[in-house]
Amino acid sequence: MSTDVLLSVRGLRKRYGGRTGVQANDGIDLDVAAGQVVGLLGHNGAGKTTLVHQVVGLVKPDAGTLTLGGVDAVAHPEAARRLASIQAQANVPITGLTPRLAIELVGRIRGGERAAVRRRTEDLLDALDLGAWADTRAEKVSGGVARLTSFAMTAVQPGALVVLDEPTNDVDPVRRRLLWNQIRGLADAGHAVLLVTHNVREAERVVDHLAVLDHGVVLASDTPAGLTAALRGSLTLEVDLPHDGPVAWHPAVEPGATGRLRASGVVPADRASEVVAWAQAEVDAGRLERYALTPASLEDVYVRLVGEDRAAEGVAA
Ligand SMILES: Nc1ncnc2c1ncn2[C@@H]1O[C@H](COP(=O)(O)OP(=O)(O)OP(=O)(O)O)[C@@H](O)[C@H]1O
Repeated sequence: MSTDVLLSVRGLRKRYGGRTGVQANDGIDLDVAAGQVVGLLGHNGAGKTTLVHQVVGLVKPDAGTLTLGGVDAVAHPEAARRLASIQAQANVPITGLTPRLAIELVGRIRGGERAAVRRRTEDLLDALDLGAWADTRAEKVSGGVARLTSFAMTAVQPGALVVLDEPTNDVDPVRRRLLWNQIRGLADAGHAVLLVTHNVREAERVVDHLAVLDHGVVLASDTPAGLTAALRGSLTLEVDLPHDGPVAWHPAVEPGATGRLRASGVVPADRASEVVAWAQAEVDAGRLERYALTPASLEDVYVRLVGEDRAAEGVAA
């Protein structure tokens, strides 16, 4: 992996709506190097999209610097845009086109040579298992296929920086795996990738570095291993519930994320056996459907950092 910093963000501030408005970014520092996938994680409204929109010149910062490939991206947003490709949170409408035509069109607009764009389009359609819909009119494709098409439109002729704002939304689990491989592949080919995601579990395997945003501030910024180091010696207990409602945890469990019919908590490794005995008894009594004990995850770290309520807004279970 290269360590050439391609995107450098320092002290970035953006407020919407004047003095009584929202401080969407409140002094953000972030670096993304060529060959790296950097994940941005945070609750709804944490300021992730505001950050990426400033990077690609769609929103003007109030203060701070953005340097992209040596270019001052605040003073020269058009130059920065040429260096970056973005998959926005909302898909670009491609009504009247097919996925194949839309991908090829963007590749050509971004300066790709016809035969190379065709080849790359074909490769992306194959790699994302989109062949069956490649020539279907866009109005008839599903949300997941539209999302993958929008990723392929970004990846067909990628800039030095590739910005992906929640690329896995609406995508089925099998194709999400294919998509993660392609995202990793972009970095391995030397692009710098800035990825906004709520899918911390899946992102953990792909990102090199992760920044956790909370109310416009970077709460933590480290490698996944660095972030999870704080929970070394801990295990995650995941339980499925037969009904909605709180879990009466064993006292050794520190409660974590709670979703519909699912909850998790953190267990000190030296108390694992008594917690397993408790969980098994709960299953036998019908109060839990199932349980699993695994090494502590990045998701647990995230919940600890931002608090359970906000984590529940931001993380895909
Ligand atoms: N154009 C705008 N005008 C006013 N307020 C805005 C605007 N865009 C975003 N905001 C506000 O700024 C804050 C940060 O929003 P932003 O979209 O950057 O968050 P986010 O982390 O991307 O959230 P999500 O995960 O829900 O997409 C929120 O409080 C949001 O309501």
